[in-house]
Amino acid sequence: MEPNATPVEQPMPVFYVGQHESQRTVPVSDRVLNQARDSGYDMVTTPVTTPHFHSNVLALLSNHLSQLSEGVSCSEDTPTPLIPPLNPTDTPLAPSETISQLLAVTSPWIDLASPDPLVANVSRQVFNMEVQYAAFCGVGNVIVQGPQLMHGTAHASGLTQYARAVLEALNAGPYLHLQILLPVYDEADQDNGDVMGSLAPFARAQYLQTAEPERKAELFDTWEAWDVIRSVCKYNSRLSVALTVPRYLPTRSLQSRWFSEAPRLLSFPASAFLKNARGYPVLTKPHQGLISHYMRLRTPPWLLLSDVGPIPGLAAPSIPVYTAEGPISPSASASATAGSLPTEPTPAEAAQIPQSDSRKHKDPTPYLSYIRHLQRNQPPRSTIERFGAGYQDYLQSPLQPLTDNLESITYEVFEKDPIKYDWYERAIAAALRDWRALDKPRSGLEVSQGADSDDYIDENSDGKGRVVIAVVGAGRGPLVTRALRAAETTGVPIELWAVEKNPNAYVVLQRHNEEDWDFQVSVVKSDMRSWAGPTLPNNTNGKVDILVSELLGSFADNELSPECLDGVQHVLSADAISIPASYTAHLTPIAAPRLHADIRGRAATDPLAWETPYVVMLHQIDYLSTTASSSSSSPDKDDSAAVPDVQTAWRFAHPLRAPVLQQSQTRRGGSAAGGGGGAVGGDGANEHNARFCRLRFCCREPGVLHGLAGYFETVLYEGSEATVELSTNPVTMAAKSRDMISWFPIFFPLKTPIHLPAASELEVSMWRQTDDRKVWYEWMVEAFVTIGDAGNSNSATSPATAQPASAPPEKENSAKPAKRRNDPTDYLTVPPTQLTIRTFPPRNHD
Ligand SMILES: C[S@@+](CC[C@H](N)C(=O)[O-])C[C@H]1O[C@@H](n2cnc3c(N)ncnc32)[C@H](O)[C@@H]1O
Repeated sequence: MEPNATPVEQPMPVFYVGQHESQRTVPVSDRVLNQARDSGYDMVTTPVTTPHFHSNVLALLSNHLSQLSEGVSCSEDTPTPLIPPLNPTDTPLAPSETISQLLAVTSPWIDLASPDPLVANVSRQVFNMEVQYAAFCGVGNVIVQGPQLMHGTAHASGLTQYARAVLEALNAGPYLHLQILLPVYDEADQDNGDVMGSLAPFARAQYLQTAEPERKAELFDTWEAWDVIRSVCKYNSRLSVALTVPRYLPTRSLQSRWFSEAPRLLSFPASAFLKNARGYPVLTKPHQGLISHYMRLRTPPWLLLSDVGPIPGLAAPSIPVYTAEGPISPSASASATAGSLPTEPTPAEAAQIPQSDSRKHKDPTPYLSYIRHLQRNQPPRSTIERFGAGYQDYLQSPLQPLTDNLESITYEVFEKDPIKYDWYERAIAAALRDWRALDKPRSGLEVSQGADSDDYIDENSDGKGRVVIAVVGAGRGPLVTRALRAAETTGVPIELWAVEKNPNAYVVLQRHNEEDWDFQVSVVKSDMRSWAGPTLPNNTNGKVDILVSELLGSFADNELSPECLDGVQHVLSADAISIPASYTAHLTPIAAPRLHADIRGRAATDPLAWETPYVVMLHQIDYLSTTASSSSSSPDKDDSAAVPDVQTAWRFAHPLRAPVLQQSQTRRGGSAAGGGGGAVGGDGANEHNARFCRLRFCCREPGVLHGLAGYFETVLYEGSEATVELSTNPVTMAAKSRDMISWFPIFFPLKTPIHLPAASELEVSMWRQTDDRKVWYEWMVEAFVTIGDAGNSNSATSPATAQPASAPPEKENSAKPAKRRNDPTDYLTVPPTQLTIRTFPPRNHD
């Protein structure tokens, strides 16, 4: 049962909107910054260097090249030209108090990935100078133009060079955050070579010829480039991606991949907007959905309006800036930012303004007005979003309620669940009705047979005795209340026991019994495994007919429900049932770069960081194996949301069958009759609770695997009326227990991410191991690619590039596509002892 902290109510999202001009003509002084703020922007970009500097670099490079081509010198003898240090005419930046509010932009005209070493070298000098100077001035965020992926017809071979340069740039300052600006997908017309004065076209023919062979651009190319960059930079927390949003959004699969990468900034160029009937810029519905999706994040990205017009009022500063509401004052713009007061007119609002006024007070920032309009009209948050807002991608250690005694606040969080307790009540009521309908024997005495004369008089008594219900692990008693309510609504007489080992919760249970339950409940302080069963008037022990428990963790059995319920099974009557009747654990492979980076950080001080499963509200993740069609070569095709392939790992059912329990008892103590002991230690008494699964997943798109997401489903009760189930499995949750908030998923991390080419296969092995005193999980993932064309259309996805360089040649046209383990260095065997839970602490003999 998770989570273990109180959620925080989140206000409506705040949009931080910046203004960017790729050809900014006015240096961003304090006055410009204030003017931008008055217009409603929160931040402004500034180039690090001036056009003057750009011209000098171009002159330097072309002089050098013409010397080489004229044979004045040969390239071996001539050292690479050195760019002189920056002087005041080279940069508009200077240290100031407001500089931290600027986003510095490095020169987009350099080409760090150029196949020509000269161009790459000059670019690198420029880049280093710019980043270092920006860091010196106190800039916190630097936007870096992403690598140019196509050089003519050749795909970038200099990507690793680019990544290396970024890695070094991160050392320029300890607080410097670099944002790599990339298009969502590579559009032909986004070639960086088109940037005015780009260094890319200076690359000499001989280097272009030796570049990699021509290949078709793929939809995931820019994402793959980002993956290389951040991998080379070791998932540095000061490096993030900034995305340029195109006019046509790509497939959902690519959108969801980028979402998982936690972009720090979304840039909207004017070309991403459409014009509405009145000529105002607007975004399409899918774009609006994308913004809403991002803006619900715990840390939403900044929005950058790029080349949508200058900052109003700069040309003639004495002229006030007018909106529909009148001149903008600093205070008005501040409240616009907070989203609390009306700001510039929306297109709809503008339509209300009389024509003459509208002409007189023309909106100077229509793109910004539109974004603020979206901000004011964000859809309300759902139940789960409201509850989970503070928890998104926040790693927690799983609870261990058997070993630890939970705090009251933890129970309080559980009890806020709007679904779980209702479903338990439905399950108990259905079980009671069936019990009566089937006329099953009842283990409880009639009330009149009770020991005390002031016993509670059961109005429902039908002379057949009472059905005995025990809530084991009762906590503060919410399931006890629900059992009483189920008895009342069904009219089936019950005898109710509440068993809890937490001495503090025991106090609360007793108080409830006095104040709320009218002493109808027998409260017992005991470990359920040591409880002898209901006490009869003659001081012997009776039996339980319906055992109610909620001992489930995010991966079903990880809070040791199987071990606890086996241990209390001796109190059950012959016809007894357990609620839950069964539970299953489920897995799916995911890309989770944020979580991976977080665990990397923890691993610096915690050697077990990679061997711990984490409870986490998975949010910025991407499902790597999906069952619905999510692949499309057409970037603008709006395909349906992909359904993750979530597979069942294993199942537990209760009560345990008698022969299994008997064998377990025979093994306990290590007698000869009990065999040779447990496979991984101990006598083997708990070995029936060990499990293993091997699951196969197909991954259509290229990706990187960071770990496994784990979920559970449980059948609380399956009877004549209906089956009552709970689920955290994203595929079935909506149908089985929509809006349930008690459990977050579990995440099993991989220390080394596994790179997956398109059309890869993953084989996941997972064990639940036990040595009678502990339970732990072990997991291992193998990745394969299919090679050769055996009529499988998927295998047509660049099989050649999918091969590790060292792979031996495969026989042609084998009848069955051959599978080969992906890059052997990616093959990961996680050592055992992933999760250690003290399974059998000394029993409580109270
Ligand atoms: C997840 S909480 C559920 C509490 C409550 N039933 C609810 O649904 O809100 C599990 C409870 O079981 C108790 N528990 C765990 N193992 C137990 C054991 N072996 N014997 C008795 N109580 C146990 C814990 O102390 C905790 O109160």
